[in-house]
Amino acid sequence: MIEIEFRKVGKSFIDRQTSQPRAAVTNVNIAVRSGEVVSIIGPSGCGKSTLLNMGSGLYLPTTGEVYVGGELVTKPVRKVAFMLQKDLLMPWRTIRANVALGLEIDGVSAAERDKVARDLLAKCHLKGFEDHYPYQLSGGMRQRAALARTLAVDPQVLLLDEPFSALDAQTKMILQQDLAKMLYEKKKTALFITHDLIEGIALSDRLLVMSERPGTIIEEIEVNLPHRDNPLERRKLPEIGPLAGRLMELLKVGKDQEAELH
Ligand SMILES: Nc1ncnc2c1ncn2[C@@H]1O[C@H](COP(=O)(O)OP(=O)(O)OP(=O)(O)O)[C@@H](O)[C@H]1O
Repeated sequence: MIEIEFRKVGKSFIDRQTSQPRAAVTNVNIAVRSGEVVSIIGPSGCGKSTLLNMGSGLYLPTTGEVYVGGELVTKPVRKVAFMLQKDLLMPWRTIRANVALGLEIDGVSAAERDKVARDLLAKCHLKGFEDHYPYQLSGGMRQRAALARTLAVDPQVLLLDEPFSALDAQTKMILQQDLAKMLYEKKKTALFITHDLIEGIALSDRLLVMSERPGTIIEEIEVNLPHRDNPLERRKLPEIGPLAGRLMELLKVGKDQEAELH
């Protein structure tokens, strides 16, 4: 089953300088199967976040349609959860209360949401920190708590907008491992934005490469490697190098700098 679908999607915003509509993305076609993890990679400003915002129903397309779970998206979608680079934890709540927030809004009983929050925090390696406040945790621990909060409402679809980009390299690899395991075990569908080519390859079934603004998908690459549930192992495979090379070519990494040097 197709869980997330973009059909000929375009989105324009009013340009501040000209006061005219200007396309951010154009003619985007994406189909993500249930349980699949797909990464979107593209130059800065090509419209990656705009696509996720349309996937969640926060923005509506200017042209084309977006479907989640087979239903046309016309307003914010409940079965979708977002995770961003900023953890957006509420500083006045303990991390247990932060993780339980979505369930509280859904009217789940205090005992049940406490159980879910504690279980998820344990899975995210935060056992013993349940009653700490966000300011008492490191950046990596706060992102773990944000991951637990994202999973607490048991969304079918996760939209992940560079969730680990502010973390140091080693913390990032450990969080990628936790995320990959949970996505795989719970058969979640995810659309993941990253600037980190190896992260995209390590976590995904498929990669979508975008052009510069107005962004459109210029290439689709099946990763076709083992260990989607174990990115630490996948990172060691020899096939990673050529795949990263192909992405660098598509993104013209190094080309501008070369031109500047000559
Ligand atoms: N609400 C908005 N109003 C006006 N312009 C917007 C709005 N949201 C995004 N844009 C513009 O649309 C373009 C695409 O933005 P978007 O944030 O989706 O790109 P991105 O690929 O996620 O960028 P980055 O990789 O730098 O995070 C940018 O030029 C941005 O300025």
